[in-house]
Amino acid sequence: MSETTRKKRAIVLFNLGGPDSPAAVEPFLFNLFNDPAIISLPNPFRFLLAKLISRRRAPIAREIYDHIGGKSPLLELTQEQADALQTALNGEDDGYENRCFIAMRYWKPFADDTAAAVKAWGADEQILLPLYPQFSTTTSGSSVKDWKRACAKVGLTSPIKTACCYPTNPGFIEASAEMIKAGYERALVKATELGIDKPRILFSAHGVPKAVITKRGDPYQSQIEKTSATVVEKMAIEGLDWNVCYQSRVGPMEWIGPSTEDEIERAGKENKGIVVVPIAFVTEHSETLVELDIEYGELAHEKHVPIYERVRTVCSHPKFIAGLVSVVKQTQDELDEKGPDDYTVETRGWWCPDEHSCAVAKQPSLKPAGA
Ligand SMILES: C=CC1=C(C)c2cc3[nH]c(cc4nc(cc5[nH]c(cc1n2)c(C)c5CCC(=O)O)C(CCC(=O)O)=C4C)c(C)c3C=C
Ligand SMILES: [Fe+2]
Ligand SMILES: [Fe+2]
Repeated sequence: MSETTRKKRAIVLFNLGGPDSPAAVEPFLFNLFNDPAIISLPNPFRFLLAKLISRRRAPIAREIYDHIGGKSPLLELTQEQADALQTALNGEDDGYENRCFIAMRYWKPFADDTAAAVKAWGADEQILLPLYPQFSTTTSGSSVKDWKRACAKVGLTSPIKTACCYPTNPGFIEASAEMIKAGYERALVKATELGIDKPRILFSAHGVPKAVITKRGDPYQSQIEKTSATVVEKMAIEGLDWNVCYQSRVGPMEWIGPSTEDEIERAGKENKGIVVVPIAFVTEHSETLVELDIEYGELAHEKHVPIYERVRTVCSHPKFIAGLVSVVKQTQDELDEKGPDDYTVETRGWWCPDEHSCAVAKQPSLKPAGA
């Protein structure tokens, strides 16, 4: 098909964003804590609390980012994913000219600027693709809501269809299983040398406050469990020892568990090697490169964990990119069959908005936390 007859399809990739300099740390944190999806207080209370928490946390966060050159690598790595996805989609010859755009939630490029760029390009359709395989109101839900606000602000009116979540997408699962298997085998060699038990796989996901699951009804935790169980099934290793745990707790509220710290301590007591897998992230950033590699690595050493192996995130693994292509196609089919998104957070609530994956989301918890 010629360039002129192909429809222009914008694929908008969402991620959280990260500071691009030490000076950006405090305003980035303010944007995060001022989001009603993170702190659900009315204003002016949320604004004031966000000012207070971001000022207090900024020195700690700056120290975290100091370990990785004072900034987050999230945007560069997301750009690589966007480029790989755009190339793969434009190789499909399905009547679309695709362009991938990035909108970060709490730092640049913000939704307002990206929505203006999508409008200037003249997109006929928009597919929203959160770079979070599992749906949480605190991540994908917040980004989608903010995107629709930005579209209204800049007058971007082309039809939108949202890919809410893809916790068991075959490409994502295959890329993860391949990388985890390689990490597990490295740890197994060390375990054999040390004459100890086989290692345990710890699927470590970013935590959320318990109320986000129990009161708001986020499918996030059950989708994390579903992803982990599907990866384990794909790895097909008999008698594999694995568990799901949650990292990155901040603030005084009760968060979902077990915590990754507690699981590291338990492994130390049992003289078990561990293979740590960041299963809710598809890109490297401070929570993998600093929290997992440095902070939890040191904790593992302190707690006498005999082996600590960290598996990298899928980033631009060709199988993951192929998985994202299939998510775009599935979302396009839904757009063609059912029409564009016809809901807002106000009309549909916070719940994961599409029926397809909610069938997964509504399954009961497969492995109770801490079991
Ligand atoms: C699945 C992904 C994520 C969920 C769920 C999530 C929830 C969540 N996060 C905070 C607080 C912070 N998150 C921070 C950084 C950060 N978080 C994620 C992902 C999820 N967050 C990413 C990708 C990043 C960016 C890391 C980077 O390198 O830029 C931070 C800042 C860092 C720090 O100070 O520790 C905070 C704070 C809450 C409160 C929350 C759920 C309510
Ligand atoms: Fe976070
Ligand atoms: Fe869903």
